[in-house]
Amino acid sequence: MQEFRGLGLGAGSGGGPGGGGNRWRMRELAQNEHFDWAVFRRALRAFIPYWPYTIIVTVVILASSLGGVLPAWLTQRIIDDGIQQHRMSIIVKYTLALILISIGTGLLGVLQTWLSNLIAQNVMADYRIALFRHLQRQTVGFFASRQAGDLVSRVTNDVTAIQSVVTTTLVGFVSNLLNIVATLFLMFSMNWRLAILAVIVVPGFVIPTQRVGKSRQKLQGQIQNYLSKMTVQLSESLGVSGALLIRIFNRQGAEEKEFAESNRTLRDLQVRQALIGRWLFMWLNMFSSIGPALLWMYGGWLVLRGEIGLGVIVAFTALLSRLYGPLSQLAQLHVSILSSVALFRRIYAIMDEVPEVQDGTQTIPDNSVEGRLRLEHVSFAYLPDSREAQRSAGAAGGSPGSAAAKATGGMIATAAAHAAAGPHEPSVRAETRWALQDIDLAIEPGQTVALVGPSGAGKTTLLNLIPRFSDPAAGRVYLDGMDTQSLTLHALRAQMGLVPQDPFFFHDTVANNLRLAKETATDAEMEAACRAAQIHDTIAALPDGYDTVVGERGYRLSGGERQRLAIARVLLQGPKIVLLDEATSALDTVIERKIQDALAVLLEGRTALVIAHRLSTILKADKIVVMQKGRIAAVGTHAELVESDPLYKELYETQFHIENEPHPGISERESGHTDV
Ligand SMILES: Nc1ncnc2c1ncn2[C@@H]1O[C@H](COP(=O)(O)OP(=O)(O)OP(=O)(O)O)[C@@H](O)[C@H]1O
Repeated sequence: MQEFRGLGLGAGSGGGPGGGGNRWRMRELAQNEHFDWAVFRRALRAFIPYWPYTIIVTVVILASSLGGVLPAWLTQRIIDDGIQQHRMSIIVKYTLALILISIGTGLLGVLQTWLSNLIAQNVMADYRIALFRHLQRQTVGFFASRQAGDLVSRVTNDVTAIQSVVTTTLVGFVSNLLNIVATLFLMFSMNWRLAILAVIVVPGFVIPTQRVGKSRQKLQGQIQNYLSKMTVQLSESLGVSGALLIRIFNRQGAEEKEFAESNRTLRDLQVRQALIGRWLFMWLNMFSSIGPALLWMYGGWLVLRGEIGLGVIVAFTALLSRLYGPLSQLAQLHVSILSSVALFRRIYAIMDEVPEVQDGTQTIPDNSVEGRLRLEHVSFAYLPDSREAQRSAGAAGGSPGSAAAKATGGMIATAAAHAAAGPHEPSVRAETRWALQDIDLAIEPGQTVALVGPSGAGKTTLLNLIPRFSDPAAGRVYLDGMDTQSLTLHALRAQMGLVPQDPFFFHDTVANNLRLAKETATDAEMEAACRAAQIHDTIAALPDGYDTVVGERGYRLSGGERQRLAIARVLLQGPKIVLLDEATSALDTVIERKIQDALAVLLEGRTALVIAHRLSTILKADKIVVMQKGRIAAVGTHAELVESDPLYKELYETQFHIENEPHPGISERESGHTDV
């Protein structure tokens, strides 16, 4: 079956990494793709650093191709000059040459595999690191607008498929072409009439291979859809949040039914696919016998007429397989080329996205920050259109510098237009939904400012501008009088700690999660921070204490525990500024007390901006900022605002007043999971 290599018959219909699966994935990518020379050229540039290997591989392939046809020629000489002429010395000489050539081509094959893998793995490693580095520079908003699975797939699957680009597309192209040239050269130099006869049979291989290839490709597309549907279902229903949701709504039965249906369809499609492959295999087998049969008939006649020796026919039948296999593979090469283009397009769509937040250059001397924050005429709008464009460009695999780049450029251009026109410009206002408008706010060192307001008022958006998770479309944010956009992101973020509403922890030990804030933290420092955050006793009681793995997203900890661990993490970091999004869940009296104590330590002596949900926090704040529809509606102390601001009074009566009556019935552990 050597001549059918590369036709997708040997590997079956499934596929592990690097096997049939990758090949079919490449075929799927090739659908709806068009050749883009710019992308192809850019992809080839990645191989430039490895040019010495590339040259050696080409020489090795050339030598292998010659080594591949020589045995046929030697066989002819053995038969016609040795056996027919009764010359034993010729037989021995050429037989020894046969053995040496087969050893030589074997060794060349090993060298070729080693070198092509070396090139492929190096290029893959380069792309993986470049993509990961690039993704690290993207903003939080970038990740919010994409599926993590899609990004993971680009860094892993797409990059892994580069292996196929090297082995199937590049090496495959060169080696098949050289094989065909060498074989045809030998055929025509032995006997041109037999050579023409051999070539006449070629369409019988190429046409059905292409036709069947198309239907298998279509089926494979359907199979992939079902496979990804099942993967999504599996990952959603086996994740902690999905598992909880399914159980709460009693969806186990429905989930099982859906899974069983996809499973059945997948089974049927795969059986059909295997059968189509079998039909093609049968056809090719039949045709691969027709070629030699015709050769024997016509060649036999030529031998009888004394025009050629018997050895020529034997050599030709051996050469046939070296012609048909590579020709069929070359006929399918466009699939490999198109899928390579699609693959690199998907990778470049990510690499060409300019990070929304650009790094500044100014650093901050150690311990020099006082913690004064000022927001001047700050406005901000989420840009759904640009994000949508980016997403679809990514899905379609937008070309570098075109779809994806335009989408990103659009985002920046829009933001720049906002900045230039300002939020009050009528033309801009008409099409923009401002999440923040003309915010002026000053926070003195050590002050605590509480942000309050109805849901969607813009509190989180405002908080996110301080560490530059996003940049304002208009206005400026200053830290100690320095424009935050001029500072390096590293220096800026080193000054601030963040406690989000639902803190995240990696699937790692408590200690390692704490060390994210300070890599060099000693056990004593961690314990001190945890004691201050009222969480040490809880950690000490865990099976392995600080070495206990907290589980996916920290689900082994309750909501209250997660908050206090997050507070401990920030305490360990010891920043000048604290950004806090208080949890909304009400807790029992003891735990509420613990959290308040932890917060008191956290806020002591630091500048704090707090999205407040607790009356105690509001009462302790130096200033309360009431937000509504992206604007600051009022500023004052609790006493002032209750008197003067109807919105604040309403919030106080509906939210803080009631929510801060601790719920004796809800324990900390129960309340920790209510956000699912
Ligand atoms: N990633 C996003 N993309 C688009 N719009 C967003 C995004 N995040 C928030 N918004 C919108 O921006 C506005 C302000 O949202 P924000 O989250 O800042 O409000 P909030 O005051 O923090 O609300 P809550 O108290 O409910 O958390 C809302 O209209 C919201 O729908």
